[in-house]
Amino acid sequence: QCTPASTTQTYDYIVIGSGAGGIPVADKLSEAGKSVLLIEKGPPSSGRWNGTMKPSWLQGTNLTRFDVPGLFNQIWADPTGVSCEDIDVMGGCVLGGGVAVNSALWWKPHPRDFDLNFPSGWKTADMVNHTNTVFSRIPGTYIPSKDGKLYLQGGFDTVAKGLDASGFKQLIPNDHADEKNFTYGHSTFFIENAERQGPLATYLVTAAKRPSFTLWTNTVAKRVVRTGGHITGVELECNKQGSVGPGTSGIVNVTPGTGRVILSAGTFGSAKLLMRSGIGPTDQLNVVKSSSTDGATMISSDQWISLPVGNNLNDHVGTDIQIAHPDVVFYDFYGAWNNPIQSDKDLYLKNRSGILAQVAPNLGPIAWQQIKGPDGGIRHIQWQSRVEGRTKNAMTITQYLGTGTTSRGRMTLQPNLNTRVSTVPYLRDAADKDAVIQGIDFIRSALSKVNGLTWITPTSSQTTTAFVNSIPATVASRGSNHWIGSCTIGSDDGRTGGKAVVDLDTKVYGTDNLFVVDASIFPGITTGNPSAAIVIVAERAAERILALK
Ligand SMILES: Cc1cc2nc3c(=O)[nH]c(=O)nc-3n(C[C@H](O)[C@H](O)[C@H](O)COP(=O)(O)OP(=O)(O)OC[C@H]3O[C@@H](n4cnc5c(N)ncnc54)[C@H](O)[C@@H]3O)c2cc1C
Repeated sequence: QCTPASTTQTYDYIVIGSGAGGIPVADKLSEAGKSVLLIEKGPPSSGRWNGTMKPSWLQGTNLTRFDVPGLFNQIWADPTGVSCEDIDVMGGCVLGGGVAVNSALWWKPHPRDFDLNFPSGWKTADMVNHTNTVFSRIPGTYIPSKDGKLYLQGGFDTVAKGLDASGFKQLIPNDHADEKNFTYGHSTFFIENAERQGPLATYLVTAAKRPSFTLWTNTVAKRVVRTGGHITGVELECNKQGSVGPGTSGIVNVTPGTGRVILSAGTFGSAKLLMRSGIGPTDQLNVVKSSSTDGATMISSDQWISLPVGNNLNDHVGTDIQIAHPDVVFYDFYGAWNNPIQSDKDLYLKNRSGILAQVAPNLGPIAWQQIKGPDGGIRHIQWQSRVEGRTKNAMTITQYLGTGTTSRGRMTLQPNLNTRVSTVPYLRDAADKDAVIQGIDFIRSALSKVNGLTWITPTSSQTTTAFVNSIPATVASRGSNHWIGSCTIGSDDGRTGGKAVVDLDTKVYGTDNLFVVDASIFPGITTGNPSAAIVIVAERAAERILALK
C-alpha cells in the first residue's frame, strides 16, 4: 500500500526524476532557498542512500552493486529491479537514474557539443562557469584504483600501438576537451575512493542536508495537474513494482501561485509525462485518451497543447568492430558477481584497489576523430574499446557517431502507455552512413599496423561498406543508451511549426510553470557519453529558472 500524499503540504518546486538532470537541478533550486520535493520512481541504489542490491560478498559492507565499478556489467546479466520496465531501451529506474547504473565515463564537453545545436544563451561561452562548477564538484579520475595503478592494460596498449602509428596523439582527455580529433587516452570516470560517485555523492548529499529538501523514492509521477497552462501539482500512481516497496500516492501540490514543476524523468520518461498531461502531438494524445489507465480521467481535449514531443530523438550510432591479439587479457567481471577472485576481492575491500576498482569490462583506449561527410558536414567519432568479445583475447571497439549527425528518430506511446522507439534514429541520412564507413576504413588501416592483431569483424575479406550494411539499424544492434532530444530546447516554438518543446528557459511552450531539465532537451547528440554535459545543462537551467520572475 502506498502512503497518501499530504493534501496541505506544498513545495516551491517539484522535480520528477533523480537522474543526471534531476539531482543537480533539485540541489541548485534548494540551495537558492526554495522548498524542493524530488520524486523518484525507483528504489535507493548506492549504499550511501540505503540501497540494498548486492552480491553476497558485499554483505556486511555499505557497498551495493551500484558502488563497485567492476560490477557495472551486471546490468546486462540481470537488470531486474534496476532497468525501467516501461521503455523499450535500457535505462536506470533507480535513485540516480542513468548515473547510478552507467559505466561512469565522464567527459568535459567539446565546444561543438553546445555550439553546434544548442540555441543562443546555451553556447559553450555561456556554459563556462557551469562547466567549471561541475568539474570542481566531480573532477573524475582516469586511475580509479587507489594504489595509483592501472590493471590489465594489454588491451589498451595493443590498440594504442595502432593509433600511435597512425598519427593519433595520447593525452589526458579532460585536460584537452577541445582536442577531439586524432587524439586518444584513458577514460575519465566519476569514481572516487574506487567507488561510483557523481551526482549521487555530491549534489544529492548537499541537497539532503537542507531541511527544505525532500526526497521520495519508489514514487511514480503519473501526470501534472493543470488548468490551461498553469500547473498546480503532480498526480502520483502507486508503484506496482512489488520488489521495490510502496511509495507515495495521491496528488502533491506546488506552492499556490508561484510553485513550479520540473520534469527530469529522462528522454522517454519526460516525454511520456508530457503526453499523459495532454501535451504533445495529437496522435499521441489520442493514444493516452484511448488507454484504459488514463483515458477516462485525462485532461479534456480543449486544453491539449500541441507540441512535437517525442520528435528529434537521437542517440550515438554504435557500430562494433572486433579484433584479437595475444596481449589482450580478458577478466571475468561477470564471474566477479558471484565468485570474485579472492585476492582481487581482498584488494578491493581492504585497499579500494585492483581490477574491481576499474569499470567493467576494462574500458580503453578511447579515441576521437572528425570526419568530413559528402554533405560538407563535420561529424565526430568516438572509439570506445573494451576487453570483451568472441574469444578470450578479443576486444570490441565501438564506434560512436556523435556530434554532427543529421538523422533523427521519434518515440511514441504504445496502447499500454509504455514508450517505444518507433522511428529509429540511426543512419537515416546517407551522409551519416558515409561517416561511419570512412571511420571504420580508417581504423582498419590503423590497426593493421599492429603486429599479431587479427580481425574478427569485419573479416579481412569483407569490405567496410558490406560490413556496415550487414548490421541492422536497430536499437539492439546500434543502440548506445545515450538517448536525447524528445523535448528539444529552442526559440522555434513547436506550437507554431517549430521543433522546440521548451523555450530558452527550459519552460514548456504554452505553460506558465512547467519545465523540462534532462537529456530530452538536447537538440543534438554530444561528442562523447553525455552525462557530464547533462549535469552542466542542469546547472545552467537552474540559473535561468531561478532568474525568472
Ligand atoms: C547502461 C548505460 C550505460 C551508460 N554509460 C554512460 C557512461 O558511461 N557515461 C555517460 O556519460 N553516460 C552513460 N549513459 C547515459 C547516461 O547515463 C544518460 O544519458 C543520463 O543518465 C540521462 O540523464 P537524464 O537525467 O536525462 O535521465 P536519467 O538519468 O535516466 O534519469 C531519469 C530518472 O527519472 C526517473 N523517472 C522516470 N519516470 C518517472 C516517473 N514517472 N516518476 C518518477 N520518476 C521517474 C527514472 O527512474 C530515472 O531515475 C549510459 C546509460 C546506460 C543506460
